[in-house]
Amino acid sequence: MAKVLVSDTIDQVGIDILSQVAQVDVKTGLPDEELIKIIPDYDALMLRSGTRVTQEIIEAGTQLKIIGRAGVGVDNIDVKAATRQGIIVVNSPEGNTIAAAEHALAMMLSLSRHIPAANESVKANKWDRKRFMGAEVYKKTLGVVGLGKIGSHVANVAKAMGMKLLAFDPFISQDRAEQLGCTLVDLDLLFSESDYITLHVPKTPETAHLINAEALAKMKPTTRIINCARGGIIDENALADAIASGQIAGAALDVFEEEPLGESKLRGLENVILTPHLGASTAEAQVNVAIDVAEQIRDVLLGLPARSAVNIPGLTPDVMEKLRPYLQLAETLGNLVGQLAGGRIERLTVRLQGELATNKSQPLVVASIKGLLSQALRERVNYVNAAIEAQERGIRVIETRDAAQRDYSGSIHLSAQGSMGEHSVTGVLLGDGEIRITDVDGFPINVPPSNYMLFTVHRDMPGIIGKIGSLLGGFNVNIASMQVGRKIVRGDAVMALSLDDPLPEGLLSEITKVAGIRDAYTVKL
Ligand SMILES: NC(=O)C1=CN([C@@H]2O[C@H](COP(=O)(O)OP(=O)(O)OC[C@H]3O[C@@H](n4cnc5c(N)ncnc54)[C@H](O)[C@@H]3O)[C@@H](O)[C@H]2O)C=CC1
Ligand SMILES: O=C(O)CCC(=O)C(=O)O
Repeated sequence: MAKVLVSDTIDQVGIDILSQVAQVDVKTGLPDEELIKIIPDYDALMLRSGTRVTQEIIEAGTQLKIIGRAGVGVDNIDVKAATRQGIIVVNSPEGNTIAAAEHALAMMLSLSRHIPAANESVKANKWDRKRFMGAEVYKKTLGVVGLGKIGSHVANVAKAMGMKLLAFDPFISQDRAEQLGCTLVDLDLLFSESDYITLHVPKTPETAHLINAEALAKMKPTTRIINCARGGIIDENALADAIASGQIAGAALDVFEEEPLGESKLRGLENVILTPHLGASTAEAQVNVAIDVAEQIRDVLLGLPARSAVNIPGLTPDVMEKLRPYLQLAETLGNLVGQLAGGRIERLTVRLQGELATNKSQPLVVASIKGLLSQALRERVNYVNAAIEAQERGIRVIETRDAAQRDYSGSIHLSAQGSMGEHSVTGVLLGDGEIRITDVDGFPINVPPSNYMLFTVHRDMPGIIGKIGSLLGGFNVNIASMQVGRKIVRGDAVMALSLDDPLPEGLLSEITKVAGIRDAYTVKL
């Protein structure tokens, strides 16, 4: 039975789903050394933001097939290391959207009305009404940085509260912004005009310290900043200085450069509200993300695709469903052309033809690479790491599309250039889903792939086929089917034989000695 390690607290509903297919061990708060020690036993790891999945942990996880992040941000997982090792990383892109947006809105209102400080004061037996004079958000300007899922919900609610909305998001269309009632502006204008600034971007090299001393200097003394996205988008020291000096009015932070928050000047400031990364901490969100991610882990352990894999772009279950038979075709052709080319491959050209000549067929390119590398890497290569493995081996992959090519409804043509020359193959699917190889090195044939195959390039002349047949018979190799393809009579021809048995040692060199045989290749599919 598969084994799943749950290393942060997740809702029981997720554990119940995983338990349908696996032994589930919940071990939270493990130090790295302990995790590294036990991870080799597990097929899957499920976590929230508490566990940092480092390269070392991933490399120790030799059985790991999937890492599931019960939340949005995967920045606590070394996705690159996981990808290299062929481990699928999944998340829950929408399960906690509302929770995080409502936390940001709660932070905005708490800042405006000094709710945390007023609460503390009453609990300390004080009744100080003057100290907590607030500000209304109605008719104030909210600057939303990042108009994705969470930013959009914040914008919607803020609009209903009568706020004027500015937004900065270089990847969002004018139409979408207008739909949300936001005016798209540049960052400088957003900084200088906003009474409230709320951050909803991922942490990337572009967003790191997006709010720094220079940005803070552009803001109004009444500006309040809310960060429920990621620590490190704000320079915390610069922020503390700007609030202490009255350059801006305050800030509410849920996320920090270092979590848990260590020594920080922010703790001593009255106009600062701090929460311990609670954006996703609602009962509803935790049920959502636990179900979403546990289902994906269960599916992957059952050999099904994951719906929100962050490191297999384009291979969603519906695409997978449509492409499934073609994925097998692409893999088989990749495997075949790799063996025909032999040696070190330098370039793989994948031409998607007919109905397959669309962007949606991109996973077929990955499947071709997977097939090409399968002889060298066996089960180590998969849809996650195929492209990286090819890149690291110096294999240049060229994709082309030819919608005009209309033999069958769709076909895949691969050509591999290697240290021993160039070879090409084309294949199609018949109506019943059967694979047919329809071309080898430009010679038309029509053979199904089989476990053991022999291909020859020879002169089209009487007697050759009989000689090969006798040689195979002499070694007790049974021929299941045989096909010859030629372009012109008595020119060159390709012979494709499906064999019931593998070719015994030494037979291939005997075959190449037959008069008229130019080349012979044995292939195992
Ligand atoms: N505090 C918490 O517990 C939670 C935090 N989060 C964090 O909230 C953030 C937003 O999450 P979602 O809205 O779900 O993500 P999303 O992917 O739907 O939206 C992110 C938006 O940021 C925009 N963006 C990317 N780079 C940008 C840049 N350089 N400048 C401006 N905009 C940029 C994107 O175009 C996108 O529209 C993420 O960092 C996520 O990890 C999410 C859930 C809970
Ligand atoms: O799991 C959590 O509580 C953190 C959620 C979060 O930050 C995210 O989903 O990006």
